[in-house]
Amino acid sequence: MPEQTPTENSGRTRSAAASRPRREIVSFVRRGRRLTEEQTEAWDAHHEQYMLDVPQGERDTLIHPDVRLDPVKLFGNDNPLIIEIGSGQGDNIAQAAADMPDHNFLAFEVWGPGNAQTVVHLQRLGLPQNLRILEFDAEHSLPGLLPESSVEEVWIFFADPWHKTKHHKRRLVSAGFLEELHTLLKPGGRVRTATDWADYASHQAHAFETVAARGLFTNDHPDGPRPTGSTTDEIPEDSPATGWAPRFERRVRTAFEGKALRAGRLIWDLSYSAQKPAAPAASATEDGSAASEPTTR
Ligand SMILES: C[S@@+](CC[C@H](N)C(=O)[O-])C[C@H]1O[C@@H](n2cnc3c(N)ncnc32)[C@H](O)[C@@H]1O
Repeated sequence: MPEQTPTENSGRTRSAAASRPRREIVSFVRRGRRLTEEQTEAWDAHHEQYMLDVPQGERDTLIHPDVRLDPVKLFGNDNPLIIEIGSGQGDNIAQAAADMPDHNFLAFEVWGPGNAQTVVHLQRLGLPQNLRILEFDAEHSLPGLLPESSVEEVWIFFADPWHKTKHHKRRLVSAGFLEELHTLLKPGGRVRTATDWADYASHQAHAFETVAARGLFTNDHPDGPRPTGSTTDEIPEDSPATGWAPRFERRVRTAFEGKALRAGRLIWDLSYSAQKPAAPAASATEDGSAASEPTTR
């Protein structure tokens, strides 16, 4: 049984979240871990500082359902917390961590070499201290992991599109997952997404509108026009004419975006804010000390 890391002010337990019916679709398995020389060197020197060592659940991509993280203990301060899901090679989150030392960052990425490349970026950026990486499936590990109303923003950029209709159920951005994120977000906290696939963009917009209709989120750019330009991608008939966000200024142009633009596809951004009554501040240690659990590895 893993040691637990309690969240002092959250009545919600991880097991409560885990007991909710949830899709048990496994959208990936761990892939091979071949690293370049540069990645190996950076990894060996710095991974213990950045990779969070938490007990695994029933699969090696899942965090054990009893684990709970207290961001205040984890980072030793109560700075706003930004989470990136599917951080890839870390271009966005490493740069943001270096540029925003008054924020904390948590990266979820199941792809080991991507995390090694993130460590390379962090090394190049002077080893910022305000970022941790979880090499786990965020969809199934994040709900209940953190205290309610403890997260400032969640970023999901260029999530795997899963083109085939029979695979759409594997898509990360769904109304159900947005509902889980709503629980974690502070009042007014944001979810930002971007994708280069018009069909997935439309799917994401409808997922957001579903949770907005339940009063959970509001669109930050209700009048925002569709991205402009000619495209090789077919825009679905149900693609909303408005509601699109301008390009998020902190979004770094990653390899995925570059490839999409070269292929003649448009980039579709969305930004929605969580609607909820103001909650008391996220948990703080009584004596202000930083906790040592979970450990980095
Ligand atoms: C298309 S890549 C985009 C990477 C990065 N956001 C970018 O813009 O360059 C999507 C990434 O999400 C990761 N991913 C997919 N589902 C995930 C999940 N449930 N939890 C954590 N990472 C996930 C994949 O391993 C992959 O690296």
